Amino acid sequence: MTAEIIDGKAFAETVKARVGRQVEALKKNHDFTPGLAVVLVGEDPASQVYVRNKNKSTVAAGMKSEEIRLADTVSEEEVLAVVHRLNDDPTIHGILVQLPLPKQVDEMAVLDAINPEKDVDGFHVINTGRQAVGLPAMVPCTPLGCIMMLKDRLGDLSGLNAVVVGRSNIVGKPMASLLLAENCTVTIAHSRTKDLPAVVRGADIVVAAVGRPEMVRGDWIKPGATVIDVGINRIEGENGKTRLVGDVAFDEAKAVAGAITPVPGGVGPMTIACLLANTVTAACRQAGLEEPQV
Ligand SMILES: Nc1nc(=O)c2c([nH]1)NC[C@@H]1CN(c3ccc(C(=O)N[C@@H](CCC(=O)O)C(=O)O)cc3)C=[N+]21
Ligand SMILES: [Mg+2]
Repeated sequence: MTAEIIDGKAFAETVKARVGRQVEALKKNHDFTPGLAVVLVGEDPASQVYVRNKNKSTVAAGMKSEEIRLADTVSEEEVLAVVHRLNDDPTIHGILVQLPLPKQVDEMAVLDAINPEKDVDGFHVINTGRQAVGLPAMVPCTPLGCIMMLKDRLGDLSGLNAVVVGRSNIVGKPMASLLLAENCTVTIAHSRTKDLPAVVRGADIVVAAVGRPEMVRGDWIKPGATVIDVGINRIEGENGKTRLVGDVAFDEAKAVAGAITPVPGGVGPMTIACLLANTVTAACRQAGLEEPQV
């Protein structure tokens, strides 16, 4: 048996096209343009690629895009001043501060300063709490993209055993909370979990989000399971060139799973598509408009 490859890149294109049509309708019917601001601190090349992709996709969807670049020596006060300025800018409906931030800047303080209505990352504790209790919230983009791929593949997720490997605030915890809201039986595994392979073997759905290259092995996967690989790790290949791998040993897992997301071309593109979708959602809520169903 060999798994179906879940084409996150193609799925993301359909999501982005839908967002583009919604933006067009908002412009035409309400003379209203959603705007997204991305704040990037420092010169990390991987972050720059990602921010450039976001900027390109935002413009392609017809939205306003503002990119703010700050030196990695920036003070916390300067970052907070930028956030406050964006909070007060009526043409900006979504604010994303790229993480991680340099050590002199308190990430929690910065996330806390973002107006929760403009928090398109869904990282503010107000949104975390609202999502957890079932109130309307901004939902983190990577977990949202994972849920969309899972529902597309499996339909109703009710009653399925889901194992999330990793407990970060930005992926593992919100992922588990979204799976619970879909009525999965959810296990969060992490570095202290006893017999991780045995825990993963019980899963109908495996979400790997640990940041360790190819850690989840093929013989951990229950035959037919759906595997979502959130990891994006740059490793040294045989030829000395770097290559991208996930947190799952792809070739091994593919031989056992029912479906699996590739890296690249899986979760990453869906994250960007969900960021655009969240920006339209946030903009409509702020303007008191219903999200166009197009
Ligand atoms: N506040 C904040 N929000 C984030 O959502 C956030 C962040 N900070 N910091 C960094 C991580 C990383 N991240 C990625 C999203 C898409 C791809 C992506 O599109 N990857 C492509 C291409 C990868 C490549 O070629 O480098 C793929 O997987 O196919 C990668 C990485 C969002 N993050
Ligand atoms: Mg961990």
